[in-house]
Order: sequence, then structure tokens, then C-alpha cells
Amino acid sequence: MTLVAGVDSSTQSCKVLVTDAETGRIVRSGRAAHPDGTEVDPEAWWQALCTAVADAGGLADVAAISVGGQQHGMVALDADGHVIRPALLWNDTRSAAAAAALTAEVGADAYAERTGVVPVASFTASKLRWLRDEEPGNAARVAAVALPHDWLSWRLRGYGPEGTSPLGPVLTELFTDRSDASGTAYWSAITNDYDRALLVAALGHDAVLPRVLAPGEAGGVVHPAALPTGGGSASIVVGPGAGDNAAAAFGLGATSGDVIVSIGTSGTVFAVTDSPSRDASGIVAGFADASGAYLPLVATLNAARVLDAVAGLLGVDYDELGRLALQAEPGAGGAVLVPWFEGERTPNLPDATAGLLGLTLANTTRSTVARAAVEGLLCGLADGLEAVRGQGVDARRILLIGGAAQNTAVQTIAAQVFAVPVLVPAPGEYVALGAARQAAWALEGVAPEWPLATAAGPASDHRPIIALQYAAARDTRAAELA
Ligand SMILES: Nc1ncnc2c1ncn2[C@@H]1O[C@H](COP(=O)(O)OP(=O)(O)O)[C@@H](O)[C@H]1O
Ligand SMILES: O=C(CO)[C@@H](O)[C@H](O)COP(=O)(O)O
Repeated sequence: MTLVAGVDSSTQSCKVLVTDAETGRIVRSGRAAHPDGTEVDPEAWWQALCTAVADAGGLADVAAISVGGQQHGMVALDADGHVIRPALLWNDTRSAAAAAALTAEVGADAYAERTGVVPVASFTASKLRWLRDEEPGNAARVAAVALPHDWLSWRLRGYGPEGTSPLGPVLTELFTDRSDASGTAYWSAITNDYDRALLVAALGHDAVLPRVLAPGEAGGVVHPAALPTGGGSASIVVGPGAGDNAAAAFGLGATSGDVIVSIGTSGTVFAVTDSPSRDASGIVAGFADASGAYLPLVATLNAARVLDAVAGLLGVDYDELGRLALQAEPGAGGAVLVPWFEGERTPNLPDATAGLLGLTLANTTRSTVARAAVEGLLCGLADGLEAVRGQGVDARRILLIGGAAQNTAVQTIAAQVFAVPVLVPAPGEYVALGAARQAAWALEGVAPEWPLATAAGPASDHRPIIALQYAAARDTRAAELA
């Protein structure tokens, strides 16, 4: 049996799956935590990757590996391959003003036309502009800009800072893939090329950018001395890797009619499409996918951690939070949580705060607050679904994934919020699975047809009151914050 490995270096943790290359059957797995915070030293991701690989039994018998990862994070390298400062992550909103400045200078229409996206705080270009303005000394030292998955793939291949890596700081050996490149706001999924003028507009000067591999293209091999556990043979192929959402779509084998809703640290709504999208409003990001197609996507900053916050407030665990939520009626008796705890990306309100609206003596109970939390986070994603549909996406069913998708109340209430059937694939790490499938593709030259994840769904039970009530509260909250 030939084995391949897939990695999900996500916001909160690193997960590794080792699978049968032919069938996708999971043979073993490992994981390790990432530090908290919206800026992180990439070295922590590398250490977590090493730990997760060891936890998954190492790579000695593995023939190929590919790395999926959180999108957009700014990994700025100097000419000696050192990381210049901790990476700003996709959920770090300090670059909001930089995003607005770039958009004003270039124009939203021009950005959408040239890159498929309009800058928001999350995108790499906005973070580079922030660096240029706030840390000019650091910006001047930037010799290359990579994304989390690019940098980890580079490290796996033995590259890194002088003296601490077997092959040293060969910046031109960095590679990425279409999906992650499309989240930079200086690459076009249509021309398949960087827009260097937009990089210079953001950073203030040109820099080495990772070569963009074709889907399924092999990017080299794991260096036998890169991992502390040893890399196994000298010929473990490294696949192109992908942004985590694209990797999940590839792992799920999503096709036309499928819309994926992922509830992890981020909330995302996305689909695989044959043609690119260009939304000059900036709500839908016109990303690329991992198979050579496109991935229109809406992301929210407030997803699974909304439940963490409210469970903490109520002093309960996830299961009890779910039980409480299901004790209340749909609409939570008029209580609405607009869950913008971390500011928000969609709608683009980076400085927003959350609001609990519509409280009365009658509805101020633990169960209505629990339900309002679940409804609020799902309604933000339902708005995302409408926006994605507005780009011509056919939504015949929703595939619900991510950490919080395992919560029974989230599943039940999703079937009340979305007017489209909701399916919950068997619990799994679909980003890592997609990366493993990519590894098999890079190894064998053909994308393997792995059996689709089995998925069961809550019965459709659409309750329009939830979204109607949320829309009114959302608009009220946005007006309060304006
Ligand atoms: N049963 C559950 N109910 C609600 N939330 C959950 C549950 N299990 C895990 N989570 C949440 O899922 C999140 C992790 O999801 P994951 O998709 O792995 O995140 P990421 O990819 O952003 O690192 C955590 O914030 C955790 O609180
Ligand atoms: O910013 C985006 C997508 O544009 C996020 O989806 C990140 O890619 C992080 O994902 P998770 O770690 O929450 O899965």
C-alpha cells in the first residue's frame, strides 16, 4: 500500500493525516496545538508540524506529503531567510486602514478586475501595506513574502535560515499554489500571474514571491534532515499545498450544487465553480480552488469562538450549550446576538463589537442566550450564502464542516436558518484529507478518485423568522456602530 500525508496547519492547530494513496482511507493521524493570538511566530507552526508528524507516526513509510493551511498570513523573510517579525494572521484587523487605503488608491473595480478580490484587513497585501506604514525598517528588509503553507513546504524541503536548515535560505525555491496565491490580492486567478505593480503598491518595493505550481505539480522532495524525526527516504514528494478552504473542497470532492459552510475559527461559505467571480463590493472573494477551477468565498471572523465565548459566559461545555440552545424556540423569543466579537470581515466592519439585542425580562434566560449565539453565527453565514449565490453559484445542498459543525444544536439550527438542505459529512479533517489527495496527485500525476465522505443531515426545517429577525438586529447594530 502506498501512503500519502496531508497537513492542515490551521489557525488553532496542526493536523496530519496519513492515508492510503489509492483509496484515501485514513491509516493514522496526529495533531499539535498552535499558540493563541492574531500574530504568531511561524517557527511555532513548524514546531507544531514536526510534533503532529511525529504524533502521526512519522513519514518513514510515506511517499508524498502536501500542506494545506490558513490563508493570507504574512510571512515576511529577509535575504538570509529569517522571518522578519511574527506573521500577521488572516484574523488580525490592524491592517483595516491599510486595506481601505489600497482600495481607494487602486479602485475597487480595478482590484476586482485585476485580482478577483477587493482588499480587506485579512489579505496579505493589506498586511504588507500596514508593514510599510507602521514598521518601515522591517518593510525595507523584506526580500520575500510567503504564506503559511508556502513557508512550511519550504522548510519541509530543507530550506530556511542560514545555519539552522540543511539547504539554507534559497528564497527562489519558495512555491505556493493557485488557491493560496489568490488570497494575496496581488495575484490573478484569471491570468495565473502575479500583479507585481500591486505588490509594489502594498509593500513599497518588489520582492521574491513563491512560484505558483499547477494543481498536482510536484514541488520537490522532503529533505531527509528537515524533520527532527528524520524524513524517511530522500524521495518523499512535496505537493503544491493549498489554502485550507480550497483543500477542504478538494477533500470533500465538492461539485456543482455543493456549497461548503465551514465553522472553525473563521466561518466560510464557498463553492467550486468553472468560471471566476469578480465582486467589486468585496463581499465575495474570487479565489482559485485546488483543482484548477475557482472558489468564490465569503468569510466571517466570528464563528466557532462565538460559541466558546457564550459557553464560557454560561459556564457550560459545548454539549450543554447545545442542549440549552435547543430548549429555546426558533428566534430565541426575540433575543438576537449580532456576534461581531472580533470586529467583522463580512460585513466589512473591522472595529465592530458584538451586540445582544431584543432582550426582555421574559427572554433573558440561559437557553435564549445560547440559542441566540448559535442563530447569530449561522445567520452571518446565511448572509454569506446569499452573496455567493449572487455570484451565480448554484446551491442545492450545504456541506457543514469545521470544529463547531459537530455540535448537535449547530446542525439542527443550521437546518432552520438555511433554506437549502444541510448535510454534515462524517466527522473528519477535510482540509488535511484534501491535502493528502493533492499529495497523491503530485505523486502519481493523476488526481485519485477517493470515495466521497458519507454525509447525513438534520431534517430541513426552515424558519424564516430567524433570518428576518437577525437582519433587523444586524442593521440596527451596524447603524449604532457607524
Ligand atoms: N462540539 C463542539 N461544539 C462547538 N464548538 C466546537 C465543538 N468542538 C469543537 N468546537 C470548536 O471548533 C473550533 C476548532 O475548529 P477547527 O475547524 O479545527 O478550527 P481551525 O481550523 O480554525 O483551527 C474551536 O474553536 C472549538 O471551540
Ligand atoms: O481567511 C480565511 C479565508 O479567506 C480563513 O478561512 C482562514 O483560511 C483561516 O481558516 P481556519 O483556520 O479558521 O480554518
